[in-house]
Order: sequence, then structure tokens, then C-alpha cells
Amino acid sequence: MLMGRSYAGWLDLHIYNGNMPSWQNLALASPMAAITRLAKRVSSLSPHASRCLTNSHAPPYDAASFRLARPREDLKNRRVQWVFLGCPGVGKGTYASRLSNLLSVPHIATGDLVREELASSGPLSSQLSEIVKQGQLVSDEIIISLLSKRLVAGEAKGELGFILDGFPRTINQAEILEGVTDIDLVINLKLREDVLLEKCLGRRICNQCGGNFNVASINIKTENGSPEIIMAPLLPPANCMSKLITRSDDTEAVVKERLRIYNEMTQPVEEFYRSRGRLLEFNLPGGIPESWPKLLQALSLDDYEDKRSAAA
Ligand SMILES: Nc1ncnc2c1ncn2[C@@H]1O[C@H](COP(=O)(O)OP(=O)(O)O)[C@@H](O)[C@H]1O
Repeated sequence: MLMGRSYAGWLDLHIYNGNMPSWQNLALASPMAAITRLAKRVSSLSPHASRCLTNSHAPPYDAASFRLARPREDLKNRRVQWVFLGCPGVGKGTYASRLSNLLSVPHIATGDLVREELASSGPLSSQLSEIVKQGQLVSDEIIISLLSKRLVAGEAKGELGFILDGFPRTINQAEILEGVTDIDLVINLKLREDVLLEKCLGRRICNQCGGNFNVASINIKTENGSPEIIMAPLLPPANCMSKLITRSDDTEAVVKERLRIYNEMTQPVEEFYRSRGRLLEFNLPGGIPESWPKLLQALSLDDYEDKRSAAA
């Protein structure tokens, strides 16, 4: 874990590339260039995927935007474009969502996009349902189409920057993303595999408000030099209690398959960004109360949060 080490510290260690942004200076500009380039990729999808998406309830992208591609924006003139990597259950959604609130950039989770598509009973839903239930990855073309649609919708609302969670998950996705936009930072969250399994099995979602909770109480003592891990359950408020559901892919067999697929398909993506000097490895020291301040510290955002809360 990068504890007690400032950004400048990791710069020295070459964990980060030479283009370290000053978050506080990241000003306003549209991620339109990235969106249009991603949308352009969608246009080269197989006729089947394009047809599925074109038949969907919302237009997948604005064809006119293909002509608007602009050069990559200067980092100083836009908001952060970050990616969260990490195994199922590690907490990508939790920390991505907190950072999204702090930095006022959208948190875009491709798993959520897939679940929304499933819930919509659109043309892709029965195909997606089988894939997700088995813990397999959705095809690159479908996931890129869903993401492109989401980015275009966000752009129409004036969204700036993004924190991606669950994308890219394959080298091919990483290469496509690399071809369309600049990713400033990739935060790789890490936790022991036995804890990941417990966390996935304890995960609960309120089917009314969509809130994410966890009933698992993790208490692992120090052994063979590995540190103690204590994670208190993240219990829902009383009004969500009777509405909790478990994700269909959070069964022991499916979580193990998702972990296997992560190691096979997504771990190479860690190396992809490590070799480009953009990967921040962060070993979670425990639950949110211990991990959040340390993550902010590793991102040199602890001071930023103080200023934000003082201004609120
Ligand atoms: N980038 C992606 N590529 C392929 N499939 C994806 C991607 N993102 C999400 N999915 C699909 O959605 C499911 C749920 O994703 P997610 O909520 O991110 O799960 P996890 O908890 O395993 O990180 C995945 O198991 C996979 O089927």
C-alpha cells in the first residue's frame, strides 16, 4: 500500500508517468473527443451488435457526433479520467462512487450498465442474463456499445471527466480505450482472495433505492506475516432492511468463476497500465473508515477533501 507517501513520492518511484495532473487545476472541458472516438468504434461493430443496439429503447449514439472528433484535450483543461481495477468484491464501486462525489465527475460502472440493460428487458437482456449468471464476460463489442451510449447520454447532460469502474477488463478493451482517450490514472484495489469471496457473498442491494450494503463481518487475524483485516458490515438503514436482494452472480460458484476470469483476462490489464506508468496499487487496509483516508492520502486528495468540507 502507498501509505504516508505523497504523489511526488510515487513520481520519484516512477509508479506514475510524467504527466501527473494537479487535480485542483483540472478545469472544465467536454470529454466529447473521447466519446466520439468511442462511438466511432461502435460503428465498426458487427452488424448483429449494431442492430441489437439500434433496436434498443434509446439511440446508441449520435451519428452526427462522428464528425466532431477533436484532438485529445490538454490535461489541464479537463476533469479527471480515471479507471478502477480490482477483483470482484474488492470495493471498486464504493471507492469510485466516493471519489466521484468528491471530484464531481461521473462514476460509470459497466456492471451497472449491464444490469440496467438486463432490467430493461431490451433485445440484449436474455443473452446478457445467461452470461452474467455464469460469471462470464460480456463481449467487448456489447460492453463498448453500452459504455458509448452512457457517455453520449452524459455528454448531453454536460458531464465532464469520468471514473470508470469495471472497464477495461480485457487487453482489447484497454487498447480500444487507449486509442480514444487519455487515461490519467488507474487505481488497482487489492484484497486477499478469501476476503473477496466473503465480501461478495455478504453483498446486498436495496431493490428500491439501489443502495449497496454488506452483511459480512470480516475479522482475520495476522498470520504468516500478513496483516490483520477487520471489516465491519455495512448495514442498510431500517427502511431498506426488508428490500434487500442478492445479485444473481454473487453465489460461491459464480464468484469463484469471476475471480478465475479476473486473473485470466483482467490481470494482464494491470500490467498494461503498469508498463505505461499509470497504475497505482492500493492494498486495502480494512473497511471504509481505515481505507478511505489512506486512499485520499495516496491520491494527494486528503487536503482537497478538507478544503471541500470547509467550503460546504
Ligand atoms: N468491461 C466489461 N467487459 C465484459 N463484461 C463486463 C464488463 N463490465 C461488466 N461486465 C459484465 O457484468 C458483470 C458484472 O460486472 P461488475 O458489477 O463490474 O462485477 P464485479 O463485482 O465482478 O466486478 C460481469 O461479471 C460481466 O458479466
